[in-house]
Amino acid sequence: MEVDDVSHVRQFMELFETQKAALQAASKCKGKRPKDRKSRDQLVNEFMSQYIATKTMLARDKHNIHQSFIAPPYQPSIASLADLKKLLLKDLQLETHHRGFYALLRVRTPPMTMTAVTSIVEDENRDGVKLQLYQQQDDDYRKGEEAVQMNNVCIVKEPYFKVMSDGCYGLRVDHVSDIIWLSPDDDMIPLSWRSQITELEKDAEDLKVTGNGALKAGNVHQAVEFYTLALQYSKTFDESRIIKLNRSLANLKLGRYDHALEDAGELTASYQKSEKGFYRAARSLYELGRFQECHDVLKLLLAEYPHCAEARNELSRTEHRLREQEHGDFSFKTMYEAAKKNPPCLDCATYIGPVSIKASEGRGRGLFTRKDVLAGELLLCEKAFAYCWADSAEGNASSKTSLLINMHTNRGFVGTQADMITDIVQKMYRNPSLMPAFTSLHHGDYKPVEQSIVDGVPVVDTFLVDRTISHNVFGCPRTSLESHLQTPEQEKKDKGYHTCGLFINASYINHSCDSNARRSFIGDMQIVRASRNLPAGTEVTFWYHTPDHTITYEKTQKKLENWGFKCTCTICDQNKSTKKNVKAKRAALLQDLMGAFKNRDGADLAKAERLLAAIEKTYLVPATEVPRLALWDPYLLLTRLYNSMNRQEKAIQTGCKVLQSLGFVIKRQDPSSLKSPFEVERWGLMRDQVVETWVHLWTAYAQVAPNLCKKAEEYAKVAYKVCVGEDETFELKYGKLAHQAMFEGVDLGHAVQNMSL
Ligand SMILES: C[S@@+](CC[C@H](N)C(=O)[O-])C[C@H]1O[C@@H](n2cnc3c(N)ncnc32)[C@H](O)[C@@H]1O
Repeated sequence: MEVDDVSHVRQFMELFETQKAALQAASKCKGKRPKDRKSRDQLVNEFMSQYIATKTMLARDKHNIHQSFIAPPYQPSIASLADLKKLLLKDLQLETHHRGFYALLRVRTPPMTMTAVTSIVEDENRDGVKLQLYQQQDDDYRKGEEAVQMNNVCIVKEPYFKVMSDGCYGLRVDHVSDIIWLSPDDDMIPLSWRSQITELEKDAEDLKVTGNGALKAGNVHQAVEFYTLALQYSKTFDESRIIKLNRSLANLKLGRYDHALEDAGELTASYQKSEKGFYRAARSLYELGRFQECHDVLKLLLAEYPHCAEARNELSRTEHRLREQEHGDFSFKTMYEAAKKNPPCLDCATYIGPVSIKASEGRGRGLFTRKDVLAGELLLCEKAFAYCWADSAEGNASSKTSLLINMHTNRGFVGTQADMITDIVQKMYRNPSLMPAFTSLHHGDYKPVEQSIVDGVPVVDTFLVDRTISHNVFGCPRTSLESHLQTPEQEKKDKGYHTCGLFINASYINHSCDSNARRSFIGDMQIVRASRNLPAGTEVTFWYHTPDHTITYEKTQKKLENWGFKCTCTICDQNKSTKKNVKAKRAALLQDLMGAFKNRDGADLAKAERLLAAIEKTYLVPATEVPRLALWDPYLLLTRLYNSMNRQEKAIQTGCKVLQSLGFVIKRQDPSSLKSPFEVERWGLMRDQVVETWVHLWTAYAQVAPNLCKKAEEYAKVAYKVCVGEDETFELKYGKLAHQAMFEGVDLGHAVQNMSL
């Protein structure tokens, strides 16, 4: 939704065809055992020269947009290691997933990281092969390449042997759960590969101290390995307790909150008096978004240790989260402040308003109102499950923007989706408790495996993650206020957002061009508000792509093809059924209309109105049933002009026409008079310009019917809240301009178009 989809861009299609041809050529070798395999030493030598060249190239070429190819999907291994048989490299067959087997491999080179972490590995026969690992984490505490160190030993479950893009033969591992790194004392490691573990190393205290050193030095993952080893050799309850406490801290730092909680959580039962245990359990619960449990643990902690200042701070933070989660009580001002930093990730909870997930006929599941809701009401204010920031600052080396190409679905996106796949894979791998919420999301026709844990390890399917993202990802502006204030030129330039977010609850909202809700963003928070009054039981919809009257029915559907459905809303239905000659007539009238506005001696307003009346006649169905998308924009132009000419009555007339074209029904006490008190009986399509329209009405009424100002202002605020997410900043943005227009003669239309943050 509003991402930069380049699937139909020529360069992308060419790239795609080249890759497809390479895949087809490779598939011809399926099942063959290559006879021209290079020796291990030859592979190592070639790799090392490439390694040096690539390092130099990467240092020079930081700013290029990288390409990421999603290979044809295959399932992760769900076999227990005990049920797999060992396989030697010489037995590998090309383009084959060796189901029922595993390979035991030792690393022979340093790792090279591009989109995958690559190195040369050997088996016990001293045969070598290239190993490519995808979706490896790349964060502050452990680079993906850290595991791939010289002499480390791993098991690749059900290995996939293939011809790589450089023509070499190699093993490709897309699923993080398909690779198991063995600890140095693992019995599976052949004796000839095993470094001797000394008696000293078998001492729990020594291992713990070494773990502490690693933790202090920032080698957090290594610290976890030492603590885990220490626990194996620990003989006393108290010793294990300390080691677990330390491992809990290390896991917290690694973002492995489930594990951190498991170690620290035990402390709430068996080590009732452990301050650190309580604290680390609370921290883990906070990061997992389990704020009520976090609150309860902090209360227990403070009952035992009333002077713990850190716990008091945490408690106050958690109480804020609970107010957000339970009552939708958000401080938007604080959120804007936090959204100024990079990346704009906010410390906020998710609020689920009066909505719930239910079956939606013909559309899978959808989000429905649980009670009557008014336009502007908050339905969701949701923290992203995953959020990948694309720093658009010129030449920024940390920008994660790449071209993601899915060879199976024929789709290409520019943005941060490739990183989002890794982020989500890693998040679930580290925190299996978070898996069900994500794996329940819509993923088209992809058939995932049913097991989620094998040998105690979570099974994470990279291809399921990719398909789920492609159906549910949102392109995100830093804030919707920022994009609301864009000039029309900037708006035209922006094809789609490169920053993207995944929001579990908002993902259940189905599309309609004639939608009744709108989403907005403040950093990694998505705000969904009703844009119409919705009776209980109404399905909430928003548009995946903004409806556009200038494109054909076929093009509209093409824009939605990624989601695998055809939109059958009233706007699309009418677009489809309107006869070609009617469309041609409408287009010709619109062309004349543009001419009337661009008249050299100033706009010919009378002609413009005549033409607009003629265009209205080309619609056979009332705007209340099907919004008239070609009309609101020119009527808004007229409203701006009339207001700037101090022809307020005309501005009110045309302003109301803007709203009527969008499907609004405005009920007046005296239907024959535009100066009669009114109210919105039915809200129409909520385009951003609805806010400006109401502000025009507000300022125009100030001159001709001041008693109606308040109402127009109130509606402007509701529209603003729906479009931007909140109305705390309304006064600063529009309120000020409206006053300047009313009392200082400022041209409102001009001022609105030149507003900035
Ligand atoms: C973001 S998900 C929305 C939730 C989804 N319906 C579910 O069951 O989880 C997008 C998918 O919903 C379905 N969908 C959304 N809007 C639709 C519509 N107007 N008509 C039919 N299917 C729709 C499509 O299958 C689409 O790929």
